[in-house]
Amino acid sequence: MAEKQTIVVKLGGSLLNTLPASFFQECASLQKAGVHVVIVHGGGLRINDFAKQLSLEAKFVNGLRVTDEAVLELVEMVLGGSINKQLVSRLEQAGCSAVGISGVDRNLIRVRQQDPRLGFVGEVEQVNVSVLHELRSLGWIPVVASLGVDGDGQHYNINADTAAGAVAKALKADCLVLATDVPGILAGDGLNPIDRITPGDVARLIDEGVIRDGMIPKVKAAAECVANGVQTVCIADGRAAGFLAGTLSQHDDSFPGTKVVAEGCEMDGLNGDVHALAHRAD
Ligand SMILES: Nc1ncnc2c1ncn2[C@@H]1O[C@H](COP(=O)(O)OP(=O)(O)O)[C@@H](O)[C@H]1O
Ligand SMILES: CC(=O)N[C@@H](CCC(=O)OP(=O)(O)O)C(=O)O
Repeated sequence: MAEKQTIVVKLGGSLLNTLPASFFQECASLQKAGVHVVIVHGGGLRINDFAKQLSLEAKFVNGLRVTDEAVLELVEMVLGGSINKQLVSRLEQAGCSAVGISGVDRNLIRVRQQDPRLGFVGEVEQVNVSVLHELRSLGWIPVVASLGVDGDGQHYNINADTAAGAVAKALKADCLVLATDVPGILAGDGLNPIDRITPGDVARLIDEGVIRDGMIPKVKAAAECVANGVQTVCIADGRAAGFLAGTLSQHDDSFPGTKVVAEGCEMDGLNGDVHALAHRAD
């Protein structure tokens, strides 16, 4: 059963300097256990840093970067370049076979323009999962930069949470982990992480202004995946040592973050297959 299991892990740009070495070792253990591991990454903070140096404006609408031609070139350089290759190197050092690609490579992520006012921001139309299956058959973990391409070969910037959600949904993944720099979705007090949340709660918390900014694309991707058969979706504290095993564990108290579950599952135990997956990774 574990051979068929699939986990998609999204790494936020907020984490790139703080990801613990244990994360890469956990990926190696999962890969060794026959789990299909796919990594999707962002890099918003680093794009902002370079934009500042180049005097390019960093402008966002509803959390999405307004992306003109110059900004797109920068986004492609940063996401597809140094960030992607650093992650590949760290995985290789931990004993994984990893290959860095972007959603442009082999037309992995086909998009259309989301809204002309946002410029080159892509809305995902299709994920070519055969590319990911081929890489898996070679024993390689794909590390995917959140870019996409349309039918005319035009490249687009995609929010990395949205890209990861689309990949998880298309792969019918068992688990999507959105790793970031906070201990999950924080309640109204801004201090305490919520253990479990349903898509209905998500809509309410966005309306109430509790979930804001970069957390919005995460919870939207999470809700979309939960509604489309991804069994476990977690917003996890990627700074915590061993967070991946904690995410996969059946015991909520060992998990640093928030699990997004279908309506009516707020109190249920976690899915047994996911527990088995965690067990195989030990
Ligand atoms: N309710 C909330 N709980 C936790 N974080 C939130 C919440 N609302 C907004 N945020 C913000 O979302 C950020 C995570 O999104 P983002 O900065 O895009 O991270 P990443 O680079 O990991 O994708 C947090 O650092 C926090 O500032
Ligand atoms: C369209 C859009 O906003 N794209 C994002 C892509 C990177 C990203 O999402 O990075 P994080 O995961 O670190 O937030 C951007 O340009 O910042």
